[in-house]
Amino acid sequence: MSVRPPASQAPEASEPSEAVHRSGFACFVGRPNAGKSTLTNALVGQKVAITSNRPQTTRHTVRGIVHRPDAQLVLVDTPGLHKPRTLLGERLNDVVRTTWAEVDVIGFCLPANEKIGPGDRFIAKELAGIKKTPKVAVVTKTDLVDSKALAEQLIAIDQLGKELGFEWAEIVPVSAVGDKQVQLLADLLVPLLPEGPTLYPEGDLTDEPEQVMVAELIREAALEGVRDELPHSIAVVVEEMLPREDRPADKPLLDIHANLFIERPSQKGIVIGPKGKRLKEVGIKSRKQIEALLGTPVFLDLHVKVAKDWQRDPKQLRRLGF
Ligand SMILES: Nc1nc2c(ncn2[C@@H]2O[C@H](COP(=O)(O)OP(=O)(O)OP(=O)(O)O)[C@@H](O)[C@H]2O)c(=O)[nH]1
Repeated sequence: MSVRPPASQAPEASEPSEAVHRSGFACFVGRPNAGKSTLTNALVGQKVAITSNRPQTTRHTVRGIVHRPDAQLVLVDTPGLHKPRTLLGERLNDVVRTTWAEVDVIGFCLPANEKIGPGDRFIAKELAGIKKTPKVAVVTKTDLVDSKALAEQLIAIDQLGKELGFEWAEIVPVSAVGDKQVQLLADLLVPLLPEGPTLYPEGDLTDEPEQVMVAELIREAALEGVRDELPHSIAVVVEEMLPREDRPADKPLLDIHANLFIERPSQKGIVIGPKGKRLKEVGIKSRKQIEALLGTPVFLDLHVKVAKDWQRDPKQLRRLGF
């Protein structure tokens, strides 16, 4: 994945009389559940990344774009870095490292309400190896702690940087849910971006292809239905998105055909549920979200298919978009 614009869009020298405009890329890293997706959404002001109270749901790199008069900040949301157990795990880690080396600033998210643990240290050590990119520590979920606990966390994070031999460019406490200091975080990230023109048209919130966003919404809804039974065994591929023909102009309908892949036939019953009840709920829930995202009524045709052991099979992974 390349997060750099083509050379033809490279920043030009700005006129000395003009106010400086900056543009560039930031990514949030951190343990699963650290609050990266919620923060991305809060900064962009709309649901673009997929949030969930279950770990490891952000599989695709979703970009949110923050438009400001003085800057354009493109947020790249990566999956969590973790000990790879499968081929998919290894590929995800490669995607994460490549992204880190390419962005202009990295935001390391640490929840205010959890002590710094081995998982945080693992990521921080990896960050220490990426010398050139400025690193901002973002203390998330500050609404869950009192000021004493927050102060202790700030000191611990400062210490962590020192131990690993680097200085944080900033340490910023935020609450995405409580809308506290989210704006300040944007204000602190912007000066770390290079001078440059806007990279994306005004109004674009993300350049993730619509089909990928739609697939993520379906996958998120499908995971809601099955709790802990199949956390990582679901992949969704949108096969087709086409406006229904012969509809009056004021009553459009978008036909979406999507396949929900599981790894084993035994998982089919869990996803579909008794008399198809679960799958129906997944369809209803995701359709509502897709309609909100695309701004048009949708007919969603959802099928469950078995792709045997897809996480371990390179050919299947490619087909499923990894
Ligand atoms: N109270 C509180 N909860 C938050 C805040 N930010 C995120 N959360 C919750 O923390 C959980 C995880 O948030 P996510 O944004 O999905 O975390 P993530 O780091 O993107 O997680 P992965 O996609 O698993 O890597 C969700 O239940 C959020 O609602 C916050 O500012 N305050």
